[in-house]
Amino acid sequence: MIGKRSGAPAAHQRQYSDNLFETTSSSTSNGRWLQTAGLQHLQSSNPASTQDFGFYGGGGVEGSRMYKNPQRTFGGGTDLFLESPLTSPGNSRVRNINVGDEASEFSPGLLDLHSFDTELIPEMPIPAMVDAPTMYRSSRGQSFNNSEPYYGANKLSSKARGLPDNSSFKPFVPDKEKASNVAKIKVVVRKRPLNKKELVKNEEDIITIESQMNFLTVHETKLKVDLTEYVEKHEFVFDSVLSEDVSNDEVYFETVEPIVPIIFERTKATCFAYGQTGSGKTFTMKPLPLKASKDILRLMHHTYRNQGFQLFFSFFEIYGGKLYDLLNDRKKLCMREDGSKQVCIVGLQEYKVSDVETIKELIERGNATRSTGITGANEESSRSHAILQLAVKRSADGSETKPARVVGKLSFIDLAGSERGADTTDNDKQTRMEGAEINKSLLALKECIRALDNDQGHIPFRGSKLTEVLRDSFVGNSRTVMISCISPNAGSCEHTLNTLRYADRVKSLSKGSKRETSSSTINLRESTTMLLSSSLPRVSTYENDIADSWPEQADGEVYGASEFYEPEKSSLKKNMKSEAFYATEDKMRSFSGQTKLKDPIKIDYKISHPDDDLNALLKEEEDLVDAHRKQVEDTMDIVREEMNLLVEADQPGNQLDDYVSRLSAILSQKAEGILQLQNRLAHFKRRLKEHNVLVSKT
Ligand SMILES: Nc1ncnc2c1ncn2[C@@H]1O[C@H](COP(=O)(O)OP(=O)(O)OP(=O)(O)O)[C@@H](O)[C@H]1O
Repeated sequence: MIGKRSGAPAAHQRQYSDNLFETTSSSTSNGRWLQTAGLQHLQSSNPASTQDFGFYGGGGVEGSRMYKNPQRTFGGGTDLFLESPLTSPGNSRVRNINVGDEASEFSPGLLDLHSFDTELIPEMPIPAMVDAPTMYRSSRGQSFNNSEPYYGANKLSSKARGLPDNSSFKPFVPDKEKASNVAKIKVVVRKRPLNKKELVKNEEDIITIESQMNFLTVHETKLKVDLTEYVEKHEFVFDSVLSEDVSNDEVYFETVEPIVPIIFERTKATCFAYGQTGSGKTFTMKPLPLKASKDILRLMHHTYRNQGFQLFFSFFEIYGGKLYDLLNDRKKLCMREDGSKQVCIVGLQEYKVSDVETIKELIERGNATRSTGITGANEESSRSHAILQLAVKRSADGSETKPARVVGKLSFIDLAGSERGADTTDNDKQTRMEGAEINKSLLALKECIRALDNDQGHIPFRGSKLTEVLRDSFVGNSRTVMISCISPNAGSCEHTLNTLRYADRVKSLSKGSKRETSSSTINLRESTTMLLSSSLPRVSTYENDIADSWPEQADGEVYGASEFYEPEKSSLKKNMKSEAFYATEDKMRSFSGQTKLKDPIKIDYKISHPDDDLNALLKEEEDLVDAHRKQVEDTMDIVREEMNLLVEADQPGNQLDDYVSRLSAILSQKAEGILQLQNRLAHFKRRLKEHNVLVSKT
């Protein structure tokens, strides 16, 4: 079911890595390149300009420079660091856009197996910056309020300031102190409006949002045993909750804009969208890179002008665990790790860009080449993870004579849909395998984010290609923005809850959120139940607390991985052929042993605390959450390994379904252990509530 989005341009076959020393006329070669890339207008607008559209290694008027880098070698030898020519008089004004007066450049290059491309430039003094407020005052014709905080502005700020929604102008006040205030992980939820199909079907919107409070409620309709309907409310608090009437501009202001300035300060940042198919990930992600590029270029051309910053663009996808260059005819790419564990994507075309139009065209070209398929929920569903990277580079001293190194990088990831494979209308083998791969990488991503935010020594990057590729965006000085996209209709309730739980896990286990917790009760998510008929709140008992609060979370967390499978097919066959299966059987056995709970958790619902000390309670709760997390992480490790084996062992006659149902059975056992922990946790929640009531009374 894989196809290409319509309008994929003809591939250009030029291999820029070939013959790096050739000295052909760049005007000819680049003209040809521009034509094949569908960008001939750039060439024709000013013949002189094409001279400098040199690629790495191509000759130009000034000539591409070939740098010998004595400090850094790869593979034991001395590397030749090839650099595209920097701005030259010849290529100015190719395109007259509002980002600045700099020359327009468009130089495809090669991100080679060279750590300069992945390792951040060492810290260096940056000359005094141009005063941003002064600059913007004149260019926008608007007054600039110096005291107005740029960072942490809430989503209403742009309106409050009287800026139009689509305003691309926002004040930049790069400031190290403020930059460090940008949360390491920010979780934003965006709800899309009901679509036509859902409206025709008269589907109910089950999500209510209190934007000011960043508070969201899912109203889930359930049936009691006596078939009476009731509504269960699931409440969530996130860093930001965006309702269906929020524009893409506001999404940008809330998510990416705050992290743009800090990529000039040796930071790698990642923004990704997560959610069920059709929930609006692509819709949300698509405009962000262009908006970010505008802001980056504005900073380069004004705030940091004449400081030698350059912007590089690359766009690739991960499909079925393999990497493909979206700007080079889906050329298969190879990922390598160098001696210092820097991940390099060999062969990836990286384009030096300096104007918005060029970036726009590159984005369109990449999007047109992306793998898509059809799922039940979306006719043009992304079946790959698309990764668009904007790298800001600069030479150590800001001069043009030295090789540029990465100062910071902004990665945008449009993840494939997180829906279950079982939901796809074409549940054929390919779709299932795509789903397995997608699930595997999404789990791995979550694990990495959590490990990262908890400052765990070991970050499990090797869990998937996605996390391996993103490794350098996660280590060191990094920032991550997760946008969870949710569908509002009742039919998507289960997926919506899963997405919100994924987001909640990413956020709630972070130190940041613990620090931020101002009210211990508000961040404790609760499910409350309401009878539809009477609209009266159901009397909440302790038993209800246990039953209502957590089991669904277990589903989301524990069965998340197995959801993709079809557990109903349970007949086990013993004649599994592949070695992978034998190996797995052993592992399963040992794993099953583990889940028999060698140290079963004793549940003592009558635990008494001599003093109702809040700290003691919190500590206990924290320990339980840790234990819970450990259990889940163990499970995820197993699932990941099993999925690897599953993919490897995918040969005809391997009885995949049987294997899958065995895996599901193991996961169910694991879930039991987790349920016990959850019950204890529910108990502590109740105690905490009582404590809070007591405190509020006194
Ligand atoms: N906030 C929104 N406002 C208006 N329309 C939206 C919004 N979000 C999504 N849509 C529309 O819903 C449809 C599905 O959105 P989109 O393709 O972005 O989903 P997706 O999550 O990327 O799906 P997949 O994972 O299958 O690629 C599109 O037609 C899109 O235009």
